[in-house]
Amino acid sequence: MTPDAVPRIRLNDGNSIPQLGLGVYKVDDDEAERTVATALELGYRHLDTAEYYGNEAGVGRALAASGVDRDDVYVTTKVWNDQQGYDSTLHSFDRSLAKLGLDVVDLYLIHWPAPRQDLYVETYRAMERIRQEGRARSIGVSNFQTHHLERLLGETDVVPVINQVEVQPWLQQRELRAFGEARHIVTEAWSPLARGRILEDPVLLRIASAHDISTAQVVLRWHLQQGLVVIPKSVTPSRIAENLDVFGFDLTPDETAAIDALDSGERVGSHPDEVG
Ligand SMILES: NC(=O)C1=CN([C@@H]2O[C@H](COP(=O)(O)OP(=O)(O)OC[C@H]3O[C@@H](n4cnc5c(N)ncnc54)[C@H](OP(=O)(O)O)[C@@H]3O)[C@@H](O)[C@H]2O)C=CC1
Ligand SMILES: O=C(O)C(=O)[C@@H](O)[C@H](O)C(=O)CO
Repeated sequence: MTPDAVPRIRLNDGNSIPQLGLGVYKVDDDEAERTVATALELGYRHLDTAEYYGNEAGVGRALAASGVDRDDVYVTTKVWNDQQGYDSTLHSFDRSLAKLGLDVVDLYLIHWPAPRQDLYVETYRAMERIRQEGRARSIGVSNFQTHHLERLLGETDVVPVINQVEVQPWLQQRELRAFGEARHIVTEAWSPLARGRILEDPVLLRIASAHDISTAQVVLRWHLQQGLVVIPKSVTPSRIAENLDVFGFDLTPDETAAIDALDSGERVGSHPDEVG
């Protein structure tokens, strides 16, 4: 798969993001180094990490050793909940850059709104400064619900480019996605494969069989056809390859409708009101 097979999605600040990337949550530093090396070799050009994942150094080492031009790889990291606040976000960002071995990240996100701390507005103010300084090309948020976004938009200057939230066929987040779309905020789907738990679903098995592909590929194609950005995680080389090989077929309208009908509201991750 050549890297240019992955479409880029235009962001509200004029930058763009490859629509599919590699997630590395729950991957330790050394395994992240091996996994990212494999992914870059296979043609991935978008990596999603976070200070919380404890693997920014491994991601950075793989990137540096890959021979791929830094500017050809889209790198996202995130500020963790216990680092929210203006000054601590600036320090946390410095640490992330140092661990990644980079001068600039493509996207810096608030990991969770952590509403009980009530610090996400000042955290975002620090991120506006980081962007102004040219050390993050774009800034955005993760796990924000509409009321968090409304407050942020009312009290800060830079519209987030992305809201990275759980989206998978059981939790389709239609209202939140429409809210973002109306404000030019792209939705990025975390746990797009529902952490692997959805892959034996009979509807997906039937569609996979019709196309002679895997259920993971069906689910990823479903995300992509709706304009979502996706960051599936795998440490298994054959799956890393398979997850990228989702640009040579289309789901039919009936197949898409059958997956749309799986929306039950069931989360595989935490609810934003309960974290932080
Ligand atoms: N902002 C946030 O709060 C959050 C962000 N994220 C981001 O989203 C990324 C993806 O989400 P994540 O929770 O990791 O879950 P995913 O939905 O990406 O699922 C990952 C699981 O699916 C398995 N898997 C991957 N590909 C295949 C395949 N082709 N066939 C069968 N099984 C497969 C993996 O196994 P194996 O690795 O063993 O191959 C792993 O167990 C994270 O890694 C992280 O970067 C995730 C959660 C929260
Ligand atoms: O969703 C959960 O319950 C998790 O453990 C993860 O989402 C984790 O908190 C995280 O933020 C990973 O990015």
